[in-house]
Amino acid sequence: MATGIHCVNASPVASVCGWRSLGPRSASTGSSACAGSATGSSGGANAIRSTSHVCDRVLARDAPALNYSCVACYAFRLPQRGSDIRAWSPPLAAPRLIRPFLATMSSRANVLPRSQAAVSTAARARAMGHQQQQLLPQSLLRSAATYHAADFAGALSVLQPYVTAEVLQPRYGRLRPRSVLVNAAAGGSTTVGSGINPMALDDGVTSTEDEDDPGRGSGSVDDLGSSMDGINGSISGSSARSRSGVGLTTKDEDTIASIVTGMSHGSVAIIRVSGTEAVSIAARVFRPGGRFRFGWQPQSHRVYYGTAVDGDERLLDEVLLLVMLSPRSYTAEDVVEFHCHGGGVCASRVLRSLIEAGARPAKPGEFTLRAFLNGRLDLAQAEAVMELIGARTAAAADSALSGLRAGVGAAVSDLRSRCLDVLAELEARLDFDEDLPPIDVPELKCRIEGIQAGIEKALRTAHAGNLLRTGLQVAIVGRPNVGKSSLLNAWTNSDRAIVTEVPGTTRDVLEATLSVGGVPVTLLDTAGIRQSSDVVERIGVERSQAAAAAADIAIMVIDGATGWTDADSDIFRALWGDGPGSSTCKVKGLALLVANKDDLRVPRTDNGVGATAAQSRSNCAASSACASTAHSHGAGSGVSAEEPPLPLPLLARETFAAVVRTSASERRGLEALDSALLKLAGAPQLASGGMSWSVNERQAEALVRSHEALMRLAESIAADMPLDFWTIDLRAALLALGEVSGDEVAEEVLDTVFSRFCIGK
Ligand SMILES: Nc1nc2c(ncn2[C@@H]2O[C@H](COP(=O)(O)OP(=O)(O)OP(=O)(O)O)[C@@H](O)[C@H]2O)c(=O)[nH]1
Ligand SMILES: [Mg+2]
Repeated sequence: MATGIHCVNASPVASVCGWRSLGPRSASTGSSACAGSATGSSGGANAIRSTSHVCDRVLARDAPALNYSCVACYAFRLPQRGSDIRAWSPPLAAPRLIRPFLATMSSRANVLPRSQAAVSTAARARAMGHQQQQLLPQSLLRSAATYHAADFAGALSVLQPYVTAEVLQPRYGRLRPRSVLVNAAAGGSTTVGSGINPMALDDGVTSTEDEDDPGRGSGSVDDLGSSMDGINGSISGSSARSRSGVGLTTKDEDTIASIVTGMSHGSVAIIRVSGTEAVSIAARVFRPGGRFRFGWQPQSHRVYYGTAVDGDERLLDEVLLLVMLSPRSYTAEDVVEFHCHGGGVCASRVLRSLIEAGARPAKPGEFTLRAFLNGRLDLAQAEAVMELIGARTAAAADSALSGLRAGVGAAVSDLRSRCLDVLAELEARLDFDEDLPPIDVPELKCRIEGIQAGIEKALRTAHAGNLLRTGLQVAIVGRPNVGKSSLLNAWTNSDRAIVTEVPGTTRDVLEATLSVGGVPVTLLDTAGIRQSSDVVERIGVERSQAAAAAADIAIMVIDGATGWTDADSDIFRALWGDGPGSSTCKVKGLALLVANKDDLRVPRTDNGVGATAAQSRSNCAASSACASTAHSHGAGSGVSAEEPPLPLPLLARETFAAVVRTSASERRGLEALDSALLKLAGAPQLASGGMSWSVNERQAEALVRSHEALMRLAESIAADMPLDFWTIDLRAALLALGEVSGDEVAEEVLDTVFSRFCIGK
C-alpha cells in the first residue's frame, strides 16, 4: 500500500478490476504507512493527514501509484497543496475531462508494468463508447467536488470506483450512484466521517426512491443520468454559487421560461420551461382536460391537452403540454413545453402567467447553455445548434447538423486523447526514468506529426465553413444598360429588379439572395456607372462604387456583343485603377468579368468577320428584335471555354479572375457563373455537396494555437531539450484542443459564445 489513493483498492469493485496493480511498485514498496483503511474509515483527521501525505508524494513525484492522481489533478484542476480548498470550483466543462482521464489511464497501462487485469480494465475503458463516457462526467465531477471539500485523495477515490464500475457494468441501470459511493466508503474512501456527507446535499433523490422508481431505474442510459442527477444537482448548486455574480455562464437553480418559436405569425407558438420547478410551475398554469381533469400526474414524453390560465383562473389559451423529464430533455433538466396558438398574444399571456407562477425569463442562449453545463452537448455542439438555427442554405444546415452530431467534438477529442497518450508517456519517463526503456523519438515524432495532420485537416474545413455561415456579398457593377438588373433577375429566378431599355433605370442599390452551391449569396444590383448631371443618378453612382468596394466579390458586367469599350475602361479605372479618374472607393476584393448579352454576339470567324458584324450591331444591342436575330445566328453557350478569349486591356485581364459569357434574357451561362464564383471564393467542392462538418472561427483559432504548440514541441525534440520542456508544449496543445470542445474553456469564452444566441435558444 502506498497512499490514500490505494484506499480505493479496498473497494470490492475496484479490487476486482485489479486497480491496485496499476502502479508498478504499489504492492511492493510499502512506501507509506497511510493505508487505505486509515483514510476512509477512520474519518476526517486521518483523511486530512492522508491528503497531506498524498500531496507530498504528488509534488515529490516519487510515488508511482500516484500517476493517476497527477492526471486527475490536471484534468480536474485540483488545487496544489497549501491552496485554500474552499476556493476551488470545478472547471465549468469538467464533465468531459474524465475522458482524457480514461484515455490516460489506458495509455499508462500500456507503458507501465501491470497485471493482466489492469490491462483489460484499461482496454475496456478505452473501448467504452463515446456516449457511455459522456455519462460519467457530471456525477464524477460533482461527487468528486463533494469529496474534495475534505481532500483530493477522497475525490479520486470517488472517481475510481465509478470508472471501474462503469467498465464492469455494461448495464448502466444497475448502477446506483449511492451504492457506488457506499462501496467507495466501505472500501476506505474519505467520505464517511469526513464531515461532509454528499447525500446531505442531495436534491431529494434518495436511493430508496431510485430503487423504487421503475421509470428511473429501468436500466437505460438515460435512466442512469436521471438517477445520478440527485448527486449532480447538489454540487452544481454549490459550484454555481461559488461563481455567482459572473456572467451568463453561471449555472443557477432558477427555472427559466421563454417563447422558443419567435414572435412570427405562425399558427403555433411554443413556450419552453426548464428547471427543477418546471413541472410544478407548469401545473400552476395548466389545467388538464378530458380524463385528467380530476387528477393529473405528468409523465415524461407525453402530450396533454388542456387550457392555460392566469392566477385568477382566467382562461388564456387552449394548449397542448409536452412534458420531458430530466435527463431526457434538451437541457437535461425537467422541461415542459406549452404549445399555444400562434400570433404572439396567446404565447405572451401564457409566458407572463408562467413567470408570475415562479419561472424566470430565460436569457439569450440559456437553454443551450444549460444543455452544455449539464453535459448534454459539448461546446462545439452548442455552437452547431446556433449555426443550424441561423443556416441560410441547405448545405449550411447539413454542415451544422454534422457538427451537432459530434463531428467537430469527436474529431478534436480524438486528437486530444492522442496528445494525452503522448503526455502520459513523457510523464511516465519523468517519473520512472530508470524503469522504462528510452523514448522512441522517431516514433514519438511520427505520432506528433499525425496529430498535427489531424489539426490541419480540421483547419482545412474552416474556410468553406465560414463561407457557409457568413455567405458572400457580391456586387454587380458596370455601365448603364449592359444588363446588370436582368442578370440579377435571371440568377435569382425572380423579378426583383426593374428592367427597361432606358439607360439609368436602376438608381439605388438593390439586394437579392440566392444559394450558389450551398453558399448563401447576397447579390447587390447597382446603378449603371457613368458621368451624369442628374443629382439623383450621381448619388446612385456613388453608392454603386461604395457597394463594389465593400463586397467580397465585384462582378463587372459589360455588353458581350460590343465587347470592351472606352466607357468600360473608365469604370475599370475608377474602381480598380490608380491615378487620374480613379475613385476613392477602391475594390479590394475579388473580381469577375461577365460579358452579358451573349445572344447578340456574332461568333468570331477565322477572318474576324463575326467581330465586325457584332460591332456593327452594337447600337441595337438592347432591342429585342436584334436579340432574336442574334439567337438565330446560334450565339455561344455562355461559357468562354470554346470561344476565342474576349479582347481585354492587359490590366483588366490581370484583375479579373475569370470571364464568363452570359445571356440574362435567355438565362444562359448561369451555371458557369456559379462555378466561377465558387472557385473564386475558394470552395469549389461545395458545389458537389462534399461538405460535412467544419470548424468555426473560434475553433480554428484554438486549433492554430494547438498546432503552434506542437511545432514548438517538435523544435524542443529536435534541439534535444529536457523532457520537461516537451511536456510544457504538449500541455499547451492539449489546453487549446480542450477549448474547442469546451473541456477546458474560460468562462468569458462561454459568455461570448452563448451571448450570440437569441432568446429562447
Ligand atoms: N438580348 C439581350 N438583351 C438583354 C440581356 N440582358 C439585358 N438585356 C436588355 O438590356 C436592357 C437593359 O437591361 P437592364 O437589366 O435594365 O440593364 P442595367 O445594366 O440594369 O441598366 P441600368 O439599370 O440602366 O444600369 C433591357 O432592355 C434588357 O431586356 C441579354 O442577355 N440579352
Ligand atoms: Mg439596372
